[in-house]
Amino acid sequence: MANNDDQPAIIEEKIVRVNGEVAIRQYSKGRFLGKGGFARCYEFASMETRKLTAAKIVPKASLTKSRAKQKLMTEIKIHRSLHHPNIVGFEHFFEDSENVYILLELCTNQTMNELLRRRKRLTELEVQCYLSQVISALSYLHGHRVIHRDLKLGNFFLSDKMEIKIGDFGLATKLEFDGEKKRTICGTPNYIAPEVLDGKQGHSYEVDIWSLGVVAYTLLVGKPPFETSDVKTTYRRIRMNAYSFPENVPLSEASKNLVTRILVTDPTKRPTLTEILAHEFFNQGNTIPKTLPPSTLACPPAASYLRQ
Ligand SMILES: CC[C@@H]1C(=O)N(C)c2cncnc2N1C1CCCC1
Repeated sequence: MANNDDQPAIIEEKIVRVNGEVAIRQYSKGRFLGKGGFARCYEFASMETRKLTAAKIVPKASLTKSRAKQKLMTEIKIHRSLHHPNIVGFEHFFEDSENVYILLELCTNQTMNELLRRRKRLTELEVQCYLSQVISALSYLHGHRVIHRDLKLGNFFLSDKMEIKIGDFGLATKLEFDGEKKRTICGTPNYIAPEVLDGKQGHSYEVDIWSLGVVAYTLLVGKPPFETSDVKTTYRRIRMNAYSFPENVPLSEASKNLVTRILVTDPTKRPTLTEILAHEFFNQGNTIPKTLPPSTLACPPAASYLRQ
């Protein structure tokens, strides 16, 4: 249902020019895309440019506590500063009396969550291809002192060309100086690193490397390494580093070795992104031509996935 709530189908943005002139920019609200936190998300079309975006509509009523407002402003400040082919494009944001509107790059093939649900698990060549796009985006983020802190399949959006676009910077943080350690993390990140759970020595970029290891395991095996039916048990398994590769899944030694090298409790012992890309897993037999940057390569379409 395109418009299943009481909001109008045309959204107006009031623009006050520097010379005091008032202009109105109109958007037509289309297909309901789903809920994301407090936001209801819709496909938007600019009436002026016809450009399609994915709009996060955040009711101001949900921002009464200053923390929620501050978190949203931080998310916008960080996301709008980022420009990379494997990071969701930040188009525009504005507010009216009721809501804050965040217009983002539309990704018509949902997220890696849905893809994995259909496929059960991916081939090692696909994992190489998708992971190299994530690593390309991560090295851009870390190069700009941004830690995402909530990397998970549900935040890996897929464009119409099946390129990965990392989204949802709701838990991201920007370090002000090299060596800075972050202490608190709010929200419920899915693939939380042990040092965040432990909370003693603070955390940094290595938490994203840990999540990358969890993502790699999940794509190769079909389910997350520490998943249990109860959060407390999952957290205990993370702290104990208690995971294994199921016998019934045929995995190359290289892929198991890569995951094992990344999922280490001590953050200082985890490989850097450069070391990960140099790992045998990315350079074994059926390799993607090194000449092309990963982001220009759409991953080999898996016939079964394309068969809806
Ligand atoms: C707009 C929110 C979110 C998103 O961040 N992007 C980039 C996105 C881009 N394209 C489609 N959907 C997107 N979503 C979905 C909407 C419902 C839950 C997550």
